[in-house]
Amino acid sequence: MTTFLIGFMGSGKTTIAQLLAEDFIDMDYVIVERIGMPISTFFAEAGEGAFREIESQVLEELSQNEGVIATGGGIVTSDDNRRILSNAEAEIIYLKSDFDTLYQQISMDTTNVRPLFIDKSREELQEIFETRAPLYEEIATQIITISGKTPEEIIKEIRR
Ligand SMILES: Nc1ncnc2c1ncn2[C@@H]1O[C@H](COP(=O)(O)OP(=O)(O)O)[C@@H](O)[C@H]1O
Ligand SMILES: O=C(O)C1=C[C@@H](OP(=O)(O)O)[C@@H](O)[C@H](O)C1
Ligand SMILES: [Mg+2]
Repeated sequence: MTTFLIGFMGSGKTTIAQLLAEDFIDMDYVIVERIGMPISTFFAEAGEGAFREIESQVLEELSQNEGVIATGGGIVTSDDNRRILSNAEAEIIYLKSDFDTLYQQISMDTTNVRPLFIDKSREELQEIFETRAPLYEEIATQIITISGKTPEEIIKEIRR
């Protein structure tokens, strides 16, 4: 059984995947290993388009993998990616929240430099959120509202 975690930046995909399975896979970690530099450096040097190509390649490779896989927030922006996820016969858990909560969680996270958070204004980021929100809903097999919940409460809800 494969479980994908999807949702906007800051929704806790990486955190929750780690708590759900010791041997979880984070797509961003796989990408960083492949490109040999931080994602923010790659965005600046090669552009977002180049990142999206590698992201799609990695998704294709992982789509038949067993276990828990944390995606990056932009995975739903490609029609092909959404098709791969829907066809994978996997559980697709959407960690859903309002933009204010997500913005706060991204802002507090000093361990991860997110290029879109650095390069965009709050208003621009909210526009991206509003474009993506229906796409997460569209492919999710389970929706978990995360606002006001601790990671422990969230994994309990997922396991139930
Ligand atoms: N339920 C939660 N409540 C409070 N903070 C959270 C929660 N889930 C994640 N965080 C924090 O939010 C930040 C982003 O989490 P992360 O797992 O990296 O999200 P994502 O992978 O979806 O971008 C981290 O600093 C993390 O510790
Ligand atoms: O939303 C996005 O476009 C991105 C989200 C990031 O992952 P997280 O959602 O884990 O922060 C990472 O893949 C990259 O910075 C792009
Ligand atoms: Mg992450």
